[in-house]
Amino acid sequence: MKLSLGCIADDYTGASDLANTLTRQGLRTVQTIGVPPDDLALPEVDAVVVSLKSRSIDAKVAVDRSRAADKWLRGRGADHVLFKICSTFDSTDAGNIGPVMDALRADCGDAIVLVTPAFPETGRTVYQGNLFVGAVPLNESPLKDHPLNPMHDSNLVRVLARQSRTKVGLVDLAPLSRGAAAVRERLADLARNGVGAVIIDAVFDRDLETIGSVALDHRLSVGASGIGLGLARALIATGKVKAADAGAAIGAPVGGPAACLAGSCSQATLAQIANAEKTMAVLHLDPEQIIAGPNEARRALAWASARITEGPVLIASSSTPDQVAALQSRHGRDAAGHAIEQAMADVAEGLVQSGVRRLVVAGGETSGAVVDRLRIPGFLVGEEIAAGVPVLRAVGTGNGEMLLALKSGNFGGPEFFSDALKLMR
Ligand SMILES: Nc1ncnc2c1ncn2[C@@H]1O[C@H](COP(=O)(O)OP(=O)(O)O)[C@@H](O)[C@H]1O
Ligand SMILES: O=C(O)[C@@H](O)C(=O)COP(=O)(O)O
Repeated sequence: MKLSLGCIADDYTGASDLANTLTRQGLRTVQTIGVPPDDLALPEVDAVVVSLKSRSIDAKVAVDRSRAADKWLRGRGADHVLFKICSTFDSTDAGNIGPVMDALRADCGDAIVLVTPAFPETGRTVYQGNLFVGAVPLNESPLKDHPLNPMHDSNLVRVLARQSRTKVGLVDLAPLSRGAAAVRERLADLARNGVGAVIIDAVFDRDLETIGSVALDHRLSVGASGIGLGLARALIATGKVKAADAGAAIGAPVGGPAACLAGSCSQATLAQIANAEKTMAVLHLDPEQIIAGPNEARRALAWASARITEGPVLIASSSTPDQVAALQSRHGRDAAGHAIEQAMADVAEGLVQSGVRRLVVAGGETSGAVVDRLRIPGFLVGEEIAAGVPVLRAVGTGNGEMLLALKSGNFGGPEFFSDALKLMR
């Protein structure tokens, strides 16, 4: 297998979002959890998305894991590697976007790296280096209240400069609107002036197509699903990849009991949980009790086992920003987040042991904890439930067929949970 594109995603929902985009564009793609072991049977593919849980960990560990993934991908022939970050640039001044980018750039020897989290299909656009979420700048969006990576600055040149050792520049819409040659000229100027990374504006998919074709001149790019779309279209346009059928089947229905878990506290997820109350049994966990010990997860499993044969259930730890802030002030941000993620993983493990084979998880870190606990080594990408969220079929589990959906907190329409279960048959 010679890969046309290698991808390293900093969380699991982000990885399935990117795998979904590449698949829809016609690249045969698999998502692996971590660097795959040599004995994992992978189908013939154009792209592999290696999922890491490296967004909110110590920067040095994130760098080491990303470099290992990069080495594996390049060892399978990938000339270009995309480091997939969140479309809302989730990070802190300590990283991890800048440190990982710096390390991967040093390893591949690129003079300059293109960086853009733009993903217009989900309302993420970048103008003059400022990231917009829908109609508002990042720092006014619900991301200002994210439990782990609150985003308070929408100017990404500044945000990246605080995390990176290299000089960060901007390629704005003006050269982009003149086409690939103008972007190349601007990049060459900036590189001559010692700039090692640029935030590049993008408002429409056509901007991402230009970016994708320029990015293929380089060995590394950094961004969200939008740049994935640009790279995929450029690979097909240049004939490096022959477009595959985006709707290829991923296997027979699995049936059986279905459950949803929500650890995301995003505004979108909170609204989706409220809507789910109309169509399924919903249990709201008490976060304080979760931190106190294992009884809350046990309570959830007992509650679910009494209902699961009658229809899908939803178990949520999610709270409003005020409640999240209060809990964090009592227990610390990382300790609270970690305890809740592990409790969700306990619940997922118990549900699967009791026969659940269709599982929807809301939240990137939450999905990471759940998928790790279930020891799933990889996924095939199926139908799209909502922009950025596909149905996934677990591969290499050895304990039966299973379908999952890993939803980024901010993605999906108001009826996301029932929309997902309709497609997860
Ligand atoms: N009630 C709560 N209070 C505080 N933190 C919470 C609560 N519920 C979940 N969390 C934590 O918030 C974080 C949510 O992050 P994540 O799962 O990535 O969601 P998103 O996709 O919205 O970013 C996780 O670490 C999770 O454990
Ligand atoms: O790019 C995106 O917005 C998503 O793919 C993503 O990374 C989401 O992260 P979470 O919100 O933590 O799920």
